[in-house]
Amino acid sequence: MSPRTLFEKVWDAHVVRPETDETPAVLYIDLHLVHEVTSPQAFAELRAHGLPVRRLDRTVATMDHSTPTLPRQADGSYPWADAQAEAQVSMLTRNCLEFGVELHPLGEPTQGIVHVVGPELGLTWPGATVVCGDSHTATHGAFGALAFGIGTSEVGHVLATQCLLQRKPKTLAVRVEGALGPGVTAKDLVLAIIARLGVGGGTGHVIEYLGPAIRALSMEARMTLCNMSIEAGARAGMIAPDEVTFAYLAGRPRAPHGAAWEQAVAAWRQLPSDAGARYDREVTVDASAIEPMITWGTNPGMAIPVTGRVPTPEAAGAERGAVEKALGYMGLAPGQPILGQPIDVVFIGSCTNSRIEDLRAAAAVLKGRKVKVRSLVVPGSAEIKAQAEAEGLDRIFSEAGAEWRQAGCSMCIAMNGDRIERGQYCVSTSNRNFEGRQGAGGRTLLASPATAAAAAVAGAVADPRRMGAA
Ligand SMILES: CC(C)[C@H](C(=O)O)[C@@H](O)C(=O)O
Ligand code: SF4
Repeated sequence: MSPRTLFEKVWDAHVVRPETDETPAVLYIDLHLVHEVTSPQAFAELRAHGLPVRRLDRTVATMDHSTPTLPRQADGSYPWADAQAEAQVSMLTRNCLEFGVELHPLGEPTQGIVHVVGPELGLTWPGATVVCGDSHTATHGAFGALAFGIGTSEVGHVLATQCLLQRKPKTLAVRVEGALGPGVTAKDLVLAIIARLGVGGGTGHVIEYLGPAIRALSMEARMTLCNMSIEAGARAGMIAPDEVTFAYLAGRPRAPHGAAWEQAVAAWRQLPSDAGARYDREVTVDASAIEPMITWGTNPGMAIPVTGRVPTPEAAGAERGAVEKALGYMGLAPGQPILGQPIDVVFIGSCTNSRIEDLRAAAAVLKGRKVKVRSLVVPGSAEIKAQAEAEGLDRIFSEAGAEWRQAGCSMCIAMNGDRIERGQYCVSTSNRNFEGRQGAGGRTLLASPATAAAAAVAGAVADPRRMGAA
């Protein structure tokens, strides 16, 4: 057999029926993750057709987008943002009960953002196909899974058949040479990659991240990187499994155990791309040249080093119109340094950067300092919240004047009531800076947890390296 890439190995192992000119391939799905926003219609479809869920053992739900991050009130009720948020969550509860789907609901120690909870429980396995009605499903590719977002009607198909119709994507290798410098993280790397590729640069492709700088990343950092593959337009992002992957998974509740573990690891060791495997495209990035990054505009590709200047429309060539429009929305002056730009809010959280290492990085900057602006720290899962509290990180945040909240998507998408006001600037560790993403008229600057924490302390865009970020 000719050499194959990681993607091709996973794809080939899951094709039930290959694609033809007329029809997409039928792909078998190993893990289907479900949340409250994109599942109601899908369950309604099942009900309308009198169908059960095909594989209950491969379907797992949690609630995250619409869940409040403030604790239960004295009367035991949750402080819902609005009737729709509450209705979505109670609908998921009802659907899971009716169809027998495993649910990790609000209030349970296993609840959290779907892309945080899956890996944490050990549900995400190398070589698996993982889907969810959510674009950031790409996160799970960090394990060497083929993981991608699907639409609501496809959620219905997968619930009913455990299969999905898919055209085979192309492959794009992103080789990251060298090593990241102090204070420079996977978030900075991915912002630099998207700035380079453009928000449409990965369209139709599955990205495989390769090279020494990728091998050096922790599992959590790999998840940050793969999470944002979709923001370059890619179908998915993948990283070949290695000892770091196996060490993360070992002993997790839903990972294989005993003899099954040994067998699984032996199979997973076969997954990395073969020597000589061909990609449709290849790009090389020098990690040592990357600085802490921040976005200045209204898509994740509009990113610059924190020490850089906001672009001018004149220098933007074909992008001139887009740059003008983004500058107008963001209220930034062409050519101004981004460092020192005053801000109003800091959000540390989201499926990009709400894991324990992210919280530790933020705490390292905030320790013994005070925040100058409203700062929200939202762990990605109830388990991370508990771990952070056991480590005393919550005290560091509270003493610095930041708000320590319950797990969920929160201000990443502002569906649960956590939002910024019109015209406000928010340095956010999330993945999308679209107009109004964090609240109507709000302005988002995407950055790493260390950069966000540094901005909280300065009340302005700041360089985390000057505040001791390692
Ligand atoms: C609500 C959901 C469908 C959406 C997504 O698909 O990604 C959300 O999670 C987001 O981040 O924009
Ligand atoms: S944290 Fe943000 S990006 Fe992630 S699933 Fe929730 S809304 Fe989407």
